[in-house]
Amino acid sequence: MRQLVGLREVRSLGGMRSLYGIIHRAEQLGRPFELVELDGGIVLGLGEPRVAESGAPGPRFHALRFGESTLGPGRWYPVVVAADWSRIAVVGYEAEDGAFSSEPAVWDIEELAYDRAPLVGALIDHDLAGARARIEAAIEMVRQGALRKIVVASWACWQPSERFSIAAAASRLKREHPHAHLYASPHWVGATPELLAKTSGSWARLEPLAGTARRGAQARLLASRKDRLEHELMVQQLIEDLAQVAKELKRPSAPLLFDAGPFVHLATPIAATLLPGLGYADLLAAIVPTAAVGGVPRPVAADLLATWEPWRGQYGGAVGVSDPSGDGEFYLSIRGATIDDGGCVRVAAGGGVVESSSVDGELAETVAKINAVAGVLGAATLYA
Ligand SMILES: C=C(O[C@@H]1C=C(C(=O)O)C=C[C@H]1O)C(=O)O
Repeated sequence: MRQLVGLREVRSLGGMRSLYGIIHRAEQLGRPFELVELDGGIVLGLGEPRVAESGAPGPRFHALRFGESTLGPGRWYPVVVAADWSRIAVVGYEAEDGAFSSEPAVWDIEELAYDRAPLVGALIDHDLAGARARIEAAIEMVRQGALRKIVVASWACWQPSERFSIAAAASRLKREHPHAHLYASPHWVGATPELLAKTSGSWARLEPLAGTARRGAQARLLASRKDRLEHELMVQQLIEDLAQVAKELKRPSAPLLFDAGPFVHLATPIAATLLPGLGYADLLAAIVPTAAVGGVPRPVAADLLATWEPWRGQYGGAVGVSDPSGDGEFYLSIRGATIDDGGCVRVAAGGGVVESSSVDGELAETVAKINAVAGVLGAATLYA
């Protein structure tokens, strides 16, 4: 996918260009845009989504909401940008009159990256009492055997400050969480650590995460029975799902530690070979929602979450890109913020509840994850 525009072409445009400038310019023009970072490179689409025309070149950007497991008809963007984080080039874009231009275009508004004024102000509302009640109910249900794991989530929302823009939020999230995968749309921005699924021909890779500790507590995480259990339940579910669409599964026998900025997670990378004729869409349909954001058994958890947390929307869904050759790369849309119609900047996060969970521990994990995003935007620390 990165070969869409090779670094050679990017270099040939010369000069250091600002990604933030390009996003900012898109915002000034009032143009919708979507941005997905792939493997350290960036592919950015500008302009109105278009329904695919046969043979139309370019990547296809997708965003699935929580609970959606199949890709829609797909949306095509006439504009492609490719870059690494220090270099960026627009190789084609939709001009203001709607015409498509293949002239390179660049905008350079560096200050967005350095401005540290808070992007959000007062806390408007939060759902921590609701989350506490749901975690209590979830623990009880798990203990009674109704389900084995469920990821209970919560949210808090802040007033945007005058400085707030998706571009500014994206630039700060990227700076504070440099190894995460950045995604953005006009109402949604985040930096996720989690690769959901990536395919290249019949080759597939998943990097599921479950089990969380603060940075520095690696040894405690590896030794935590609760985290090991919630991780293993997720992996087992994935292995069952993958049996429908893939073969030759390879995975480490024990979870690895995954550095996710302020957190460390347990990770089990899985490689597999897709069954003949299947692609990323079949893979996604088989695994979504994973038990990183859903639960085990999936249908029981999904039904509960649809009732308990109807607000999830983009949180816990997927974001990614497919290319014309049929390969796809999708990330779990967590560690982000959505902007409500009312203007509130909402940050959601969750954690896996299993039999040995404690209410305080789960709530603290959720609040720490919310703070990790909201803090980057300049919010005061939220307490569980
Ligand atoms: C659900 C979230 O994160 C997921 C849940 C984790 C857990 O329960 O330990 C860890 C990583 C993510 O897969 C979130 O960040 O909101």
